[in-house]
Order: sequence, then structure tokens, then C-alpha cells
Amino acid sequence: METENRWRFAIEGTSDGVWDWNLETNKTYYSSKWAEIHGLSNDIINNDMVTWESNIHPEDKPCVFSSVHDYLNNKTKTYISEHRIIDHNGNTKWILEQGVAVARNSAGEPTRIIGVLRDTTEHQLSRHALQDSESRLRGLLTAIPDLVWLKSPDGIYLTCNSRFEKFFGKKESEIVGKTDYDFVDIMLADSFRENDKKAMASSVPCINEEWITFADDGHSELLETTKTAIYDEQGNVTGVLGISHDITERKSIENELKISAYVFEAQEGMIVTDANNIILRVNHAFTAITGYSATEVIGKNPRILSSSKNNADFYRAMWESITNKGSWSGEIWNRRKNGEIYPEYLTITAVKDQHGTVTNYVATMADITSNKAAAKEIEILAFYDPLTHLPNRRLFIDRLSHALASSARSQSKGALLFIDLDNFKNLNDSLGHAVGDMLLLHVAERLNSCVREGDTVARLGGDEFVITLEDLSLQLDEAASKTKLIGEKILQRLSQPYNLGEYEYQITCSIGAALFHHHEQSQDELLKQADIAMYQAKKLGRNAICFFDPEMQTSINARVELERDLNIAINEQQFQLYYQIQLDSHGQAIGAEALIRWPHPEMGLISPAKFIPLAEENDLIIPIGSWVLDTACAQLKQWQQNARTQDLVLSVNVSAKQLHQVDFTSTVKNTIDKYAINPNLLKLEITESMLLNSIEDTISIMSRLQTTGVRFSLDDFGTGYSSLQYLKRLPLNQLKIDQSFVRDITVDESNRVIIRTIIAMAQSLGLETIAEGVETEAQRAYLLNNGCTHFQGYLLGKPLPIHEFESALKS
Ligand SMILES: Nc1nc2c(ncn2[C@@H]2O[C@H](COP(=O)(O)O[C@H]3[C@@H](O)[C@H](n4cnc5c(=O)[nH]c(N)nc54)O[C@@H]3COP(=O)(O)O)[C@@H](O)[C@H]2O)c(=O)[nH]1
Repeated sequence: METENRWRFAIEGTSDGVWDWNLETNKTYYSSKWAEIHGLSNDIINNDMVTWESNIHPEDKPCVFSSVHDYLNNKTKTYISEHRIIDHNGNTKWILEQGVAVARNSAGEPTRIIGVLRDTTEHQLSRHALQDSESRLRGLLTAIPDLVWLKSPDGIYLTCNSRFEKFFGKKESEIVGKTDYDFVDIMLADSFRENDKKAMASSVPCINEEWITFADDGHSELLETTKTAIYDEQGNVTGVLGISHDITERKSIENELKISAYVFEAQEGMIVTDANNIILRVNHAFTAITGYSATEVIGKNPRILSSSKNNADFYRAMWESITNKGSWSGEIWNRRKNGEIYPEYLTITAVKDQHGTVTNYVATMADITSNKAAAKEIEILAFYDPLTHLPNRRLFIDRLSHALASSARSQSKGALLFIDLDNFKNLNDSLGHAVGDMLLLHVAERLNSCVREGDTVARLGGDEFVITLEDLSLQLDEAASKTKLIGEKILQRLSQPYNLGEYEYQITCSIGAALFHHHEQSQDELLKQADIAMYQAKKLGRNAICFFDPEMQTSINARVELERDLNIAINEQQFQLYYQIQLDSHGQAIGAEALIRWPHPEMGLISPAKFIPLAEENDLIIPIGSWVLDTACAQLKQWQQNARTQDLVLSVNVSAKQLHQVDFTSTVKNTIDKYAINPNLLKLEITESMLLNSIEDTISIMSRLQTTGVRFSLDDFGTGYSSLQYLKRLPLNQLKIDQSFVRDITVDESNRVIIRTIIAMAQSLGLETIAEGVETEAQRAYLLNNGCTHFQGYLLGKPLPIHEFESALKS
């Protein structure tokens, strides 16, 4: 009892409330302090558990009972509970209650528990106030659309808001305690750290802009980040606060504005007016174009620029378009400040507000004075010949098609003249192109003077001119005779001497005429016909006019077909080589001439005299010549393997185009190498006419080939104009007397003289002579008696396919 009293005395002395619960008697002792906390006094207190329980806040009771239950069942070591009570005066208080068993029964169950109780209301209130403040702060941070974060001086995140979480794509709890290096690449983290340090070292906030990619969805934003150092009361830096604001849109607007300002000051003049068409703003280009400064026009109506060149209807239509369609653009004549009227390309656009009401008009203007001049220039370049200023081919074709249409309508006949100067090239080559151009200018003038106003004289290019003669007559024959008269006038006028600076020059022309008399004729067809007729005039000896006739067309068509077939022949290797024997003065076979044959699948054997000139014209001679050379060398290879034929020399015809191919020398060498033949047995026949042009070039090519051992024969000798001078320089082995001299040898004394001269020339140059076209014994005898060394002709053998040739050789 004594102990109990002492215990009671002691507990009454503490500042905490004490309770002592005897579980066996279910009596509870409450200290005065306990009673005080509960708003009770000791004299009215009941020493039972009901007193304790009834004061507990109803909401907290389940939790308190659970704690008691856990303790009684030995689930916890002490009983502890912080909960609310409602004291006797109705005040809600927070208390912290703790208790331990001081006695247990034999089963180990508590039989007496003593506990203390402390009023924690004040502490709880301030804790809750702090929690509230924190949650308000957090709510605030969350509501802020900016990224907000706080880092320690060494860069460790202390907190951040939810917007910031999106940047790293992590929750705040995962961010706090880490640094930038844990979330972004090292370069970016370095730059963040650098800016943090700057901010912490600065007394004012530091601002920087950076593009940031958000880890949560990968989108990017341009952020303006303000970093501010945070200090404690002693002024020590305790961290850095960062706030990043998305300025992507603002920047883009700023850029748009910059661009707009730039555009406004672009090359084109600009006017901005209000809805009443009063000028609000103009740019520098406007001033440059019109001569008016901004101050001179602001507040005025743009009509100060108008000229009298556009009438009221024009402006009415313009405003109608602006009102109805929102814009107008087109060419307009305006007046500059200095009074000059100029063309302008103007665009006016109505600017409307969201209600569709016009607020402004924006006009852009481009001075097209120079465009107009350029357009004129372009037209001249596109449609006129720059030298003579005559219409060019394009304009001519256009005019011709109109003339044809008009002729078809009126039934009145017209004509097309195709004029080509004769040997114009000689003038260019001898006196130069500048003099040639002067002549062309004179020709253009003279042609214009030969025709009527409505006729068109055009230059197609080079020395080719064309003229359309319209409305000649309703009768075809009369139209033809008028055409002839005009053509003859042109022949006569053009053949008069020309004064070309220091030179006086005379030239003639050839004219082809085609009449247009039925509406199916196309301009291309007519041009072709006149061209054909012009070639006919050339063939007739030049300085002549020829009319197109249908027979010519037939022959042209045949040529076109032949050309097409020739291409097929090359691809399908339809050619054959024939061999014509060549004998020496003792009648010994010394070789042969390879002569191409074309057994056409439908037309039979076509003479080389017919297709070789065509092949030369359109360059098909190149593949044909290569085939001949290759086949001849292959034959030489065959012959080399036989004692009877191993010394035969094979002559191969080479055309001018072939000889002047850049790779001709190498082609010959390669072919010789390919078949490993003796080059001395290959003789290339070139014609005398080939020497007329580019003699120096020909000498150099022949000389290069001569070094390989190849031999040369000069074909058709006597028909050209080779001077002895040139002959001496050519690396020749043989002169071939043309068959035209041989043919009449027995009847024509002049041919005999020529033959004797050729043989004498050959002897003096140390060359062999071979006569071709030897058909009679008399011809052979005469040639032999006059020193001719070699012979070829039907008398000795016709050109034969290889098997027949070799059989003839044996016999
Ligand atoms: N570039 C090349 N030209 C070649 C080639 N093959 C032939 N030709 C040239 O074609 C022209 C016509 O040749 P062709 O019809 O073969 O006539 C030759 C002989 O057949 C003919 N000849 C020969 N002997 C007589 C004869 O006694 N009487 C007679 N009326 N004609 C005869 O003469 C032509 C020989 O020509 P050439 O010796 O070359 O002057 C002709 O110009 C050939 O050159 C070829 O592969 N490439």
C-alpha cells in the first residue's frame, strides 16, 4: 500500500497524464493531469474504462481499440496511439498515449497496464498547418504550367513539379536525390550545370533559352529558363531554383513577325490601307518605284498613283473582283511622282476580321517596265533571226501555216521558195565569218526587196532562206509562172556584186519552189518539197530555179526506204564481199579489189554505187566500212595460210568520212593485229576527190598508217585536180587510172593523152599504175604498151564471191 501511495504521489508530479488500468478488476486510475487534459476534475471522474473510452473521438475509436487489442494479444511490445479526444468541455484535442503491462497472469496476459498521455494538440496543429501549407505549395507548383525545380548547390534535385516530371519522364520521387547526369546526355547535363553555377554565382536571375525534348512523349519545346540562387538567413547559397517557360509559340510569332517585316521590306512595293482605302503604311520598295516617300502618301488615297491609261471601267472591274473574290491582280499603268507612266503588276487583297468585315487592303506592286522590255527582247530572240532580223524558222512555220489556211479558204494559190546560196562556204572559209555575215545581211535586204508587203522572207539558218508568196492567182499555172518570175528576179538580184567592206563579191543561189494549192498540204510537207526542188536546182548546175514535181518525191521516198533498209542490213549483216582480180603486166594475179555487195532480201542485189553515197551522207558508212575492213583482213588471214594465195594483195575502198574518223588509224592497226596479217598485203584505196578538202589532215593520217606497213592506192585518178605538189607528199604506192579514160581509149585521143600523162606521172613519182575497167584486149594492149603495170577489169575477171573467185584463181 505504501508503495502504491508513493507511486501515485510520483505520477501526480509529472507533466504528462498517467493512467493505471487493472484488467482483473477493470478499474482504472487516472492522474490529475490526465483528468485536466480531459477537462475533468478528480472528484467527478469515474475510475473505469468507460471514462477513457467515452472521451475518444468517435472517428478515431476503431484505430485506438485496434491498437489496444494488438497489445493485449502480444502483437505489439507497447501500446501506443496518437488520436483525438473530445474533452469534457467539448474541445477536440490530440493526445499521445502510451502504455505497458506491469503485471501479467500465468498465461502471460497483461493484468495491469500503466500508461502516460500527453496533450499533442499544439504539435499536431502546427504539423497539420505545415502539411496544409506544403500541399498548397505543391498544388501551386502543380498548377504552374512552367517547369519548376530546386537543386542543391551540388546539382542534386531537391524537388520538382509535375510538369518537370514530364521532361525526365520520371516521378518526382525518382528525380529527387539525383542529378541531371542521371537523366540527360552528358553534354546537356554539362550545360545545365554550367548555367546552374552561373546563377548561383550571380546576384540576379540568369535567363537562357534552349530546345528541350520531353522524355515522356518525345515532343520538343523552346524553353526560357530563369535560374535564381536561393540563400539561407546567413546569406549562404543553399540551392538554385529553376523555372522554365515554354516560349515555342512566342518565338514562332516573333519569327513570323520578323519574316513579315522582312517581306514587307522586300523587292515588291507594298501599301497597307485601312478599310476606307487610306494609306497607313508603305515600304521602301514603294518609294523606290513611285518616288513618293512614306510621309508624302500616308493618310492619302492610293489613287494619287493612277494614270489616265486605265479607264473607269477598268477600276470598276478591279474593285468588283476585290469585293466579290477578296483580291485582284493584273497589270496596271500607274504614274510616278515625276509624272512618268509605267507598267506595274498589282495585287490587291482585302484583309478581313473574324466577322468577315474588311479591316485593311494590302497591295503589292512590281514595276514591270523591264519585264516588258525583256518580253519584247525574248519575243525577238524567239521569233527572229538575230543576224538579219528576218523571221526565224519558228515564226516562219507559223506564218506558213496561216498562209496555207488562208489559201485553203480563198482558193488563191501561193508558193514557197527555198533559197540556198551557192558555195557560200567558200566565202566563209576564204574571207571569214564576219564577211560571210555581211553578205547574209545584204542577201536578206535584197530578198525583201523582191517580194510584196504581205509575203514573208525568213532565214532558216546558215545560208538558207525561205519565202512565202501569197495570193498569187486562183489558177495554178498562173501562180506557177508568177512564182517563176519572182524566182528569176531573185536569181538576178542576188547575183549582182556585193560590196563587203574591202571586198567585192559575187554569189549565186539555187531556188526550189513548191506551190500550195490544196488544203491537205502541211507546212512540213511543203518545206520538204521546196527543199527537194532546191537540190534539183543545185544538181542542174546552180543559179537556177526548180519546181518540185512528184517524181522527185518518189525518188526521195525511195531513198528514205533505202536508208531504213540499210540500217537493217547493218544490224543483220546482210552484206557480202566480192573480189575482183588484179593482174600484173605478165598476166600474173597479184591481188584483188574487195567490192561490197548488198543482196537485199526483197530487191535483190543492190549496187554499191547506189547505197554507198547514201551511207556516206548519213554516216552509215562508218559501220559498213568497219565491216568491210574486218572481212577483208579475215580473208587475207585465210589467204596467208595457202601458198597459192599467200602473196595476194587485197585493196579495200575507204571513204572520206571513214578516213577522218578519229580512231581510224587505231581501227586499222587493231584489225591487222586481230588477224595477225602482213600489213603490206592490205592496200587502202582512197579517191582523188577526198584530197580536195583537208589535204594536210589526209596526208597526216596516211603517213601514220604507212608506218604500219599498209599501202595506198589513189582511186579514180585523173578525175580530180590533184596537183603534182600534193601527190609528191602523199605516201602512195599506186595510181589507179579511172575507167572513164580506159573506156574510150581506142577512140578518144584526149583520153589516150591523159592515160599516157598519168603513167608518166606515176613513173616519175615511182608509183605503180593500175588501170580499172579494162574490158577489151585492145584496151589492155594500149595500156601495156604505154607502161601501165597493173590491170583490173571484166576482161580479166568480174567481181566474184570468194568461192568463185578462188576457183577462178586455180583455173
Ligand atoms: N567505200 C567503199 N566503196 C565501195 C566499196 N565497194 C565498192 N565501192 C564503191 O562503190 C562503187 C561501185 O562499185 P562496184 O559497183 O563494185 O563497181 C566496181 C567494179 O565492179 C567496177 N568494174 C570493175 N571492172 C569493170 C569493168 O571492166 N567495166 C565496168 N563497167 N565496171 C567495172 O568498177 C568499180 C570499181 O570501183 P573502184 O575501183 O573502187 O573505183 C565504186 O566507186 C566502188 O569504189 C566498199 O567496200 N567501200
